[in-house]
Amino acid sequence: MSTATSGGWGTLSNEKEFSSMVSKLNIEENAEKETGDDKPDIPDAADSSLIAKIFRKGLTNDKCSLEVQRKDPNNPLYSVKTFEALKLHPDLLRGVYAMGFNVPSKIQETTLPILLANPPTNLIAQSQSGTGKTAAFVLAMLSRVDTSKNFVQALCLSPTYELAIQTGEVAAKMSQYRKDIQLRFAVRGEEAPKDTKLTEHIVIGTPGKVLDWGVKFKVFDMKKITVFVLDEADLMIATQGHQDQCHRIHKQLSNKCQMMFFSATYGQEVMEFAELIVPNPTILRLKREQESLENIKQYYVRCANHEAKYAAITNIYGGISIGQAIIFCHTRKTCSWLSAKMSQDGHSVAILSGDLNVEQRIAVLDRFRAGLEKVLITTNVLSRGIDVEQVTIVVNFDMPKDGENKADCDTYLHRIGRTGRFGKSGIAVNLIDSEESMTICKDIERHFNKPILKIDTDNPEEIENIQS
Ligand SMILES: Nc1ncnc2c1ncn2[C@@H]1O[C@H](COP(=O)(O)OP(=O)(O)OP(=O)(O)O)[C@@H](O)[C@H]1O
Repeated sequence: MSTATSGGWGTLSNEKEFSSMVSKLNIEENAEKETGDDKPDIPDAADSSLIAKIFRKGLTNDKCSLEVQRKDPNNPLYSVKTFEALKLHPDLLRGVYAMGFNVPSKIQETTLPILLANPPTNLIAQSQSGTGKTAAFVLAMLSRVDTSKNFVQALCLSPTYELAIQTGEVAAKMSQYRKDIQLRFAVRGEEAPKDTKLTEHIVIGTPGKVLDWGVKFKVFDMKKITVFVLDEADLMIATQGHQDQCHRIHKQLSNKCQMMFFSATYGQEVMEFAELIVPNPTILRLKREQESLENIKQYYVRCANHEAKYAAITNIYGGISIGQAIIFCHTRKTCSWLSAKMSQDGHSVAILSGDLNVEQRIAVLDRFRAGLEKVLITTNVLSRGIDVEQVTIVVNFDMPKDGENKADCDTYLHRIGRTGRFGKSGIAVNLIDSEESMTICKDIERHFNKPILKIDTDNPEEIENIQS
């Protein structure tokens, strides 16, 4: 595929170049997002999604079960176990294999036959990040366009510039043997052509720009779109104004257009949005098996203050052998303080917090995954879905709490779930320096119905016992 942009960056397919492009963009954004070092670090959902996508090297390794919520009785569902069974264009199939995809992922097994079937079926699909949704709808868009016609036939809406580019990257790789398919990005920095219609087959863009191009300047004919994709719907509705823009775009589409709607989560608001966008849909949900704390031993240590918490960490390090560790703090200020202390003591430490832009965060994570640093000190900005196999211990320097200072069990599970992955056993240590933290710890214990045992880290024998 060739990509057309006025700035030329749309043709990039190399991840490094892409990352540096992303970083330039994020510098001003992060300046606006500055929250102050002693406030809780609040992750930005779109940034987190982007980082998880770039950092991830393959499909998410979670067990899931597929639920079909509604299906058109005239259009029986079937699933495929191979890409060959989809009767793809041979050069698209080559592209799929060149990306290292040998067999369809769980969500692709069922979504792809639906997306490629004739007559076209509308689809709402929900599954967690990393399960193969993007690859599925990109393959559907690429398969559906007719390159003998030089006008826009497939339109994909993404919530942010960076996510649009990321989807374009997937399309570029997948269609590397179909140079006849052309893509155009409708994102900030791109200018609509003057007095001519777009000749590219696929447009991927953000709602504001697509609205300008398709509705205001009419550089492509919305009525000729045959495939409409709304991606990352949950992030879309979280962005002020996007939902309304999506509706306005959607209103212009022909009623013959195939609608595809994707989301990583399945809240009521997302589903209400979906039902308005997608008439008569088949709904697929890939239900994730509850993350479990089964192979993780959990402990807590009573500490008088920050210094004592630091001493507890030092004692644990002195007593057991640790592969890699992740330490979670509430604020950037604590992260910096702790990192300075640990570095002084000779530990190789990395920090990941909200003051870093997307590229810097990816660089930190890459180094950590490569084992260049043994300790990662972070706040809640560590994206969900980021797994580093060698992590054997997770420390909650500060307990996860919500805005009302109550236990945030969800965040606890995600933090602790960073260890004990891939069937290995893991250790979680909670450092408790106040009655409030103790209450949070007890509430978490009750919530998961799994013991969090007390240890005294001044006692070497107790430390030896925590070795799994
Ligand atoms: N069939 C497959 N076989 C192997 N790898 C795959 C397959 N499909 C997708 N992948 C890879 O798995 C990762 C996740 O896929 P993809 O980005 O499509 O998931 P997603 O569900 O769209 O995630 P997100 O919600 O973050 O966008 C990517 O690295 C992708 O290249």
